[in-house]
Amino acid sequence: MKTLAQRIDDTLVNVADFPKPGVLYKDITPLFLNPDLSNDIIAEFVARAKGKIDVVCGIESRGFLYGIQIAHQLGVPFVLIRKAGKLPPPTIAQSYDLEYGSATIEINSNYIQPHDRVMIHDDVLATGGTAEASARLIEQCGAKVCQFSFIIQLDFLDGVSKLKSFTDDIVTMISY
Ligand SMILES: Nc1ncnc2c1ncn2[C@@H]1O[C@H](COP(=O)(O)O)[C@@H](O)[C@H]1O
Ligand SMILES: O=P(O)(O)OP(=O)(O)O
Repeated sequence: MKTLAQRIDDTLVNVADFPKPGVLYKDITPLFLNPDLSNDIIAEFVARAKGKIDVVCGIESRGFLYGIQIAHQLGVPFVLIRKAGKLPPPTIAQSYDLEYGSATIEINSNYIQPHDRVMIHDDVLATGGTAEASARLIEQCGAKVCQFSFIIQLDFLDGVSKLKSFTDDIVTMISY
């Protein structure tokens, strides 16, 4: 019987040179064509988070897809982290560097309470810049990041090194 990681690897699609030359894009959308696999992935995330998390924050947009299901199966709220200008006020913002230029993400500051134990969820951990900026947003709210969760981790980009100061609890379904 195949492991969950093997089933994910068999299902996702690698797209060379997308969205720009040199990037091997991990297209996770085929996972959503398979309800049994998706349910097993969500169940694994839920099992790894049970009892540890008060709020799940999903990063736009692919972090929303399993993120909201993980949150609601845990019985906790789901909060959106979005690119700048998409959320109505009150918001707080955090900017971070990209390979070329910078980006800003935002969260509704009313939806995270001080001392909440927060999971940050996204589809792919690459350089870690997006997840790190998300964690800084949570800290601005006075809450604590207790777990990061990703479907895929790209080991060669060492995103984990940017996240370890927040928590050692970094859950990934498959690493490359
Ligand atoms: N290789 C990739 N395939 C799909 N999506 C990717 C890939 N690399 C990055 N992403 C997206 O970008 C952010 C994470 O990037 P960081 O460098 O870790 O900030 C994540 O939301 C992915 O959807
Ligand atoms: O494709 P998305 O919206 O998941 O975001 P990103 O720009 O991080 O790939």
